[in-house]
Amino acid sequence: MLEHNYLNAFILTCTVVLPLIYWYWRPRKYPPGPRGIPVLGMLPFMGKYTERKLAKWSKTYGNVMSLRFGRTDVVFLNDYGSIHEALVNQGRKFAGRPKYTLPFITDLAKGAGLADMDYGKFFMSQKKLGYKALRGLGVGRTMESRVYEEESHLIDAIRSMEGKPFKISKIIQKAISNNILSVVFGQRFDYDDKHIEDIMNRLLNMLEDQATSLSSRICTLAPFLKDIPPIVFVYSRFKKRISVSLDYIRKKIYEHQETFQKNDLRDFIDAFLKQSIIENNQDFTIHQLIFYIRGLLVAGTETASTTLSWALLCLLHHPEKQKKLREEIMKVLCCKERISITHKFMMPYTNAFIQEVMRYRTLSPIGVSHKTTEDAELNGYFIPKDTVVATNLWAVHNDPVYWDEPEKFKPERFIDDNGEFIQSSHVIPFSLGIRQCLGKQLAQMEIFIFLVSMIQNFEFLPDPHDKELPNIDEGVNGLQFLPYAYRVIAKSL
Ligand code: HEM
Repeated sequence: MLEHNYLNAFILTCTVVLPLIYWYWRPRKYPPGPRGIPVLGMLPFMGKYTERKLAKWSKTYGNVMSLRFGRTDVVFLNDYGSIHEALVNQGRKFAGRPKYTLPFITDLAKGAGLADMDYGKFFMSQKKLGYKALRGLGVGRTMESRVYEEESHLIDAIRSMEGKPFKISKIIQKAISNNILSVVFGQRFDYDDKHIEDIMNRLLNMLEDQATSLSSRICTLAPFLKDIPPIVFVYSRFKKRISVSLDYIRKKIYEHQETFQKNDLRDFIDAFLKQSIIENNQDFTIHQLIFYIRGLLVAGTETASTTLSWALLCLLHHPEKQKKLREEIMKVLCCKERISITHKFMMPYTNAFIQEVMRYRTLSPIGVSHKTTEDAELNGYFIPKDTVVATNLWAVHNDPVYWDEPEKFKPERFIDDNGEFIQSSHVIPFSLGIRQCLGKQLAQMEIFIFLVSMIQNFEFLPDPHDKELPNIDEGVNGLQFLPYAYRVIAKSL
């Protein structure tokens, strides 16, 4: 009888007590947080707007908190202070990338590319290469010249729609993608080129298709779900779609190899090929180049074009701000002068408007996950090596400590008493530190040039056939926060 009791106690300990201890155990001084339910952890409780839930929970657990998903603990940073301390002051310790940053892509890329690559010497040299190519250093043309050329095509395409309601986000997307296509392949494409449209759609599908985007986001937190229905079906559909685009990139690389001249670099591909000769490093593979390009095309297209779509939706919701923006632009450009980046310093309201759009509609609400490269201490908590760390950029942009009525769209908050623009260090849509956005300068330039030129040339009105504008507080929230589709009428000025 006694033996029987011991056996029962042993079985109970093995099947219930030990798993529960394992489930609830954390290292000493580990950031606090709710544990959720066994196996899934907090996954079922995240909701559509994860960032808003996190900001709410941080009031109970603190700005540095942890949540468990499956077998993975994720540390979330929910305020500017902790994000700055981690990504800037202790930059190297927080500069890693977890294996499953964007799980569907990670499986195919196997650590290649840039955004997915873990921190190290090769990552640093690849990022430097990207910065140089984007600035136009040694690759034929400067970035500015490519953006100016595209601006006139964008205006012509919008003018051709005159009078008819249309989805402006599609045209903006083509203009923005041409900037990065031009850097990478050395050429722009006509807006009605169906082949490149298909190639880009297949790449962007991950962000735009709600099922793919949501499934991938879930797998970032719980990678094991990738092999389980229904996510496994979404994943195989994704793989099929993207392979066509990856083959196209491969073909472009082969064409470049055939015509490559090391003293006449035309674009990013040439810059990569030359660097591979200089460094003579076996990490410079075609596979690395394909996934680097894939990342540039995706990150370089959807981000800036979505920001411009939010900007126009804000203007439709606030016609008085559209008027004010145009008044400033017309004053500086005297109606006919062509916009250039040097005008930026003469347009305080335009700068304030753009900064407020980026704060108000945070494009990447919980950023891209990082990983600690060694044991770290943050705000008195211990964070072991290889911990996944996510930054709640939305919480920074909505923190009442910095913002009066953060839920309201008020560009005026960035204008001082002398009418000058206030550049805020607390608006951080591009993140901070070693892993901050590679395309920050390019994005800021194209958003400024395209927005000013559109407002100079057109008055934007809502489509009169639509009952109402999409609710600006809501949107598609996956890997990025996108506005719901809307149409405009562009009246030539
Ligand atoms: C409004 C426009 C944009 C926003 C808000 C934005 C935002 C971000 C954010 C939040 C990250 C993650 C940073 C981190 O890990 O902490 C990132 C990374 C990155 N972005 Fe952007 N981005 C924009 C435009 C662009 C453009 C135009 C490019 C094209 C070149 C680009 C290329 C990249 C790349 C390659 C990375 C990975 C950097 C790394 O892992 O070190 N982005 N971006």
